[in-house]
Amino acid sequence: MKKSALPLQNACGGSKNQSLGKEALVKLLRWHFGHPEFRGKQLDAIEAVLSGRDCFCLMPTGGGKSMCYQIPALAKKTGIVLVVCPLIALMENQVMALKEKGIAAEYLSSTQATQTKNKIHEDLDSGKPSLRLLYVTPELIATPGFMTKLRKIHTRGLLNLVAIDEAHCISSWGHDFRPSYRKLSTLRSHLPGVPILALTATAVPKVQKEVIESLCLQHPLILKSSFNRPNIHYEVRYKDLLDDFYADLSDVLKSSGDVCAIVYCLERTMCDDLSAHLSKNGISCAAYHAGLNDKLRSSVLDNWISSKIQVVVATVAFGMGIDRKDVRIVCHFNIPKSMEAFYQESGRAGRDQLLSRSLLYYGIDDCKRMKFILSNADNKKSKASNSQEELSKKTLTDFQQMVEYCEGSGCRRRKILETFGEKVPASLCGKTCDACKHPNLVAKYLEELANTCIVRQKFGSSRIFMSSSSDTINEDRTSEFWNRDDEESCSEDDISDSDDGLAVKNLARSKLPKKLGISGKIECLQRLEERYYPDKSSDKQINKPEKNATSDTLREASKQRLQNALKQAQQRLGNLKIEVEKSASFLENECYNKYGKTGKSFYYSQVASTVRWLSSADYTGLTNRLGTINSSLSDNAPPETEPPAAPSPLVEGPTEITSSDFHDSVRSETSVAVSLTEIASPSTRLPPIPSFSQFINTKKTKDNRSSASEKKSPNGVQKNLEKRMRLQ
Ligand SMILES: Nc1ncnc2c1ncn2[C@@H]1O[C@H](COP(=O)(O)OP(=O)(O)OP(=O)(O)O)[C@@H](O)[C@H]1O
Ligand SMILES: [Mg+2]
Repeated sequence: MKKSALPLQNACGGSKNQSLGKEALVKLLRWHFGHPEFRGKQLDAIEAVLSGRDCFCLMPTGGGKSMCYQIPALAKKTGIVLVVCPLIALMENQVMALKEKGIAAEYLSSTQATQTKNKIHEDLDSGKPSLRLLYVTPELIATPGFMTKLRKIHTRGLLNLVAIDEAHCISSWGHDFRPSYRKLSTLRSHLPGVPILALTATAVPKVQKEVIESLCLQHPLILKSSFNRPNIHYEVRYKDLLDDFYADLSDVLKSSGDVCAIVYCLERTMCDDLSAHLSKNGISCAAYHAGLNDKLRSSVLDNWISSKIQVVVATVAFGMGIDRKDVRIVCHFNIPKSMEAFYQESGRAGRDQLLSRSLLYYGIDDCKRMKFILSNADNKKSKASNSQEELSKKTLTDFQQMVEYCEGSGCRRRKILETFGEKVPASLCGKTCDACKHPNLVAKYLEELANTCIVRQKFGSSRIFMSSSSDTINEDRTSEFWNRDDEESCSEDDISDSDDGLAVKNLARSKLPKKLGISGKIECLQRLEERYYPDKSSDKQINKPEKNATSDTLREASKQRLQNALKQAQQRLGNLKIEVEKSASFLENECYNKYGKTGKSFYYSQVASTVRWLSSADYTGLTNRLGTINSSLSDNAPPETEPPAAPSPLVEGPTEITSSDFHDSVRSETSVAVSLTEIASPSTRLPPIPSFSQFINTKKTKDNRSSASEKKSPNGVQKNLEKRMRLQ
């Protein structure tokens, strides 16, 4: 039901507009919007602009920035508030919501019927507009005709405020630069004396400065709220460690109930594919991207807003300004390009302040792909920009922050806030991110991921397109997604996505080598241990294609690596007499005999474990293992002190690694052996590695204990234990 406007004399006892005090403003808020009180710094912003002062307002996503210009529009008896918005969808939504509340609001855009536009212009020209709020695009402001109209309105004293929503779009340092926003810098000189309110959720200090300078704000009141979104729980999952990340997401959504969610993907085809997969699994969802026609897009949006569908699988253009309050999960199925973009997108969760979730699926391939796209985008930008080097550096630094968010073992919330220059105590998170809640588990995943990286980097087993990227990627097609500065060629909708053709191939490729999870690896290795492997046609791992075979070159490299580790062990144990070459061959053979035929990954892991063992093995351990081929070993005197035992990384979880360790190791081209030993802290002393059978038997005993209570199959238990921990 429509509600009439609250007569101002009721709100302020009939006094003049200027004297509207807090009480009157609260009355307006309650009457029109039904909110009991102002939130955060809303009132400060409102009071500032009503007194004629410029204001820069930095509030978190969903903080209620719109209210900072909507209430002033209602607090003046006459005149309008002009609101500049980057998206038509955003204007449409806000205007619709305001009209439903009985507030006279309109927007002007090329998508509107001429008749509607004429009516708005008539009202503006009337000298006594009935409109309270007029939403426009920055492009319209830049047209001489419209500016003349605005000046006329201003001369009549009817322009009360200019509000610039999503003001970070003005800055080329921001994550969402819109060149048309630059044109807003003339507003101050054309409309002197009209207060300007700049609003944003994501401006880092450099962007804040640029916004204030570009808009020529004069002694603005600068309001900054914390970026913290305490109701959002942050989590990262590692695609490379999951059996099937499609199924994983499906499980997450199903186990969360019929909740409202947004899943962000890099490409349109990925949206279609994932949406089809989720639908097949009984999840109510639809894809949304620029490849769909207008009708389909708006029907998806309507269905989602009205809860007919629960999940939208979309490209990043979806959501800016879409105010569905009860989004419980925002999932990034591919890594975003920057922390600012991530903050803005994940911030669409929990606008009702209730508990919500941000879940990011991080994959090494996605990461490389994104780096490629960003570099590619920068190349294009360089054609128009003088400071290409600076910009490229910035883009990649921004992206690196995002990578560190995923690859670091520290608090995720803290990382987000630090990106925006906020220093926060460690206690702030209160275990509302996975890294704080399950630090050991996260550290374990990171170590597994580091190992995967090293193996893939060394042996080029990456699934991504990098090797063929240069001939497949089309610069124009990728840049559409990453840069909104191609506005001349874009529709005003500004719905933009990345390339599709490539994505199809990429997606297909990404699904090919289905990874084994822990239980899968255990099963496979067990079979090997029992010498089942030669002819098992049912074993997926055994039937891996030749490309995964352990080559002679790899074996040679491993031997070399083991030799190095043996030499170090020799030195550590007081120049122990040992036949290094022979011992290295022996150990390498052991690894090969056990795991060589399963493929290089398992073989390589075994070599890595052996190297780790050598880095801490004591005299007795070495004698036991290498005594048969080193008769000289028994002649050596044992060391006086034995290194203390440390928990087995395999069973208890790994040594925590820092993100810089991780990057160094991934970057290192020279020696994987060195990288791996560096990753495990040199001061960490590890016990002898159990044989695989010993490990399996320990694990089986544990699992049997659990299965007695869970009444599930051993494999199910192993898998569920992992999954359950992640879902907590
Ligand atoms: N004082 C208030 N009390 C309660 N709810 C409020 C208040 N002010 C705004 N809201 C609600 O908060 C939600 C978010 O508001 P709004 O869209 O203005 O946020 P925003 O800061 O512009 O977010 P974004 O950065 O995502 O655009 C809306 O549903 C709005 O009705
Ligand atoms: Mg907003």
